[in-house]
Amino acid sequence: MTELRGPVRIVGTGLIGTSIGLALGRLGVVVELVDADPDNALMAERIGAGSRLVQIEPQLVVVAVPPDHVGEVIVEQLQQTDAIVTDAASVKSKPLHDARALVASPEELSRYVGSHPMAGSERSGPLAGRADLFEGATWAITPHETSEPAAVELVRRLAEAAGARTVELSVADHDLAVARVSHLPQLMSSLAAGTLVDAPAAHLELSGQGVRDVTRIAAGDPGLWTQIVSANSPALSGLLEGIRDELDRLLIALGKEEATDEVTAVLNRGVSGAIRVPGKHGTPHIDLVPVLVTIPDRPGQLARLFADAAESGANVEDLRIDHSPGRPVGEVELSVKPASVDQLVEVLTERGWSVHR
Ligand SMILES: NC(=O)C1=CN([C@@H]2O[C@H](COP(=O)(O)OP(=O)(O)OC[C@H]3O[C@@H](n4cnc5c(N)ncnc54)[C@H](O)[C@@H]3O)[C@@H](O)[C@H]2O)C=CC1
Ligand SMILES: O=C(O)C(=O)Cc1ccc(O)cc1
Repeated sequence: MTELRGPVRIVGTGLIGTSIGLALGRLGVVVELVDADPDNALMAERIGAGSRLVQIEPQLVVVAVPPDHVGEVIVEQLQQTDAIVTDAASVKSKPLHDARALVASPEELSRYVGSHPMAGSERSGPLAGRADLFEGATWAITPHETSEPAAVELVRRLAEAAGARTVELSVADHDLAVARVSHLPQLMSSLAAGTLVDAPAAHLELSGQGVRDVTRIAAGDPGLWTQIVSANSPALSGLLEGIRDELDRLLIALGKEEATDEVTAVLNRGVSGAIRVPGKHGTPHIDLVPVLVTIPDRPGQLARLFADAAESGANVEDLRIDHSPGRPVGEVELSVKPASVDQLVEVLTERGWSVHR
């Protein structure tokens, strides 16, 4: 059995590297921090993700640098250490391709296995790091032809130590899958957010949760995303062509006097796709019911609301907080399973909360 003993060397102490360091630190695993930018390594050390100087040879190296540099860092680490090496890049073909070009024989990559934690954020750098970033997330492991089983096993241990659930798939399959579930959504979010650049302030003032949901990931680092999108361009081009065809059909329909059927068809397809997205823990999507509660914008109100919600026996599956512009109140949306709604609304109303369904 391959145990994760450490030390674990993390090369690239930005959002992902720092988050892995923080997660491993909680378990007492020794973490070494390396970054081309000394300020980032120092910052990651200061927030407790590991140490810049570890005298013991690493058992595992995690390469968490931007995709264009991953291949060269993997080979460097394989050559400098006897450790198992993995990476966290959002694409898997390019790092493997780049690494292969730098070694004399494929066997030199046997201690390497690619991986990809399917969690992150639109923020980057060590200060965005969080110990719980990967809790409940999926972590893809992508062995290649010469990856040794012990390497696959150790990377599985790493993902599990960070609280993630692992899925093993081929490099090519991984890139097709993330084109659909990550890279296309990123581009759609950027396109939607881009239309707001010239929007009048008076229009933006009407923004609600919908536009915030759709544009959140558009704030991601354009430098990183340019590398991701270019590295996965074949898979993405096919999906984008499909969207272009749908847009053309929609535009033609909107040009007609009565376009309702075509519009409804697009919206219905969206509903069917959205319900196929699994919940965070890999569980099937369940329909949750939002219950809206208006709360005074004062300390302690949220704690009181949660205590009352717990008393009703409802499990809050999701939570969203919105502030009403110009009013000293907040809107809290508690999402619960359909079976819990009536009881939750009754108990909260009884206790004086202003509740809307
Ligand atoms: N941002 C996200 O939400 C996710 C990103 N990833 C992947 O994780 C990797 C890291 O991404 P982030 O942490 O978001 O980026 P980041 O920009 O927060 O951090 C990258 C770090 O790598 C360092 N670096 C760059 N080149 C280096 C080199 N040659 N040697 C050593 N250090 C170097 C930078 O100084 C920086 O500290 C990328 O490959 C990305 O595709 C994976 C899952 C989620
Ligand atoms: O912010 C989010 O919700 C993300 O989905 C972040 C993310 C970005 C890049 C990845 O390769 C994986 C996850």
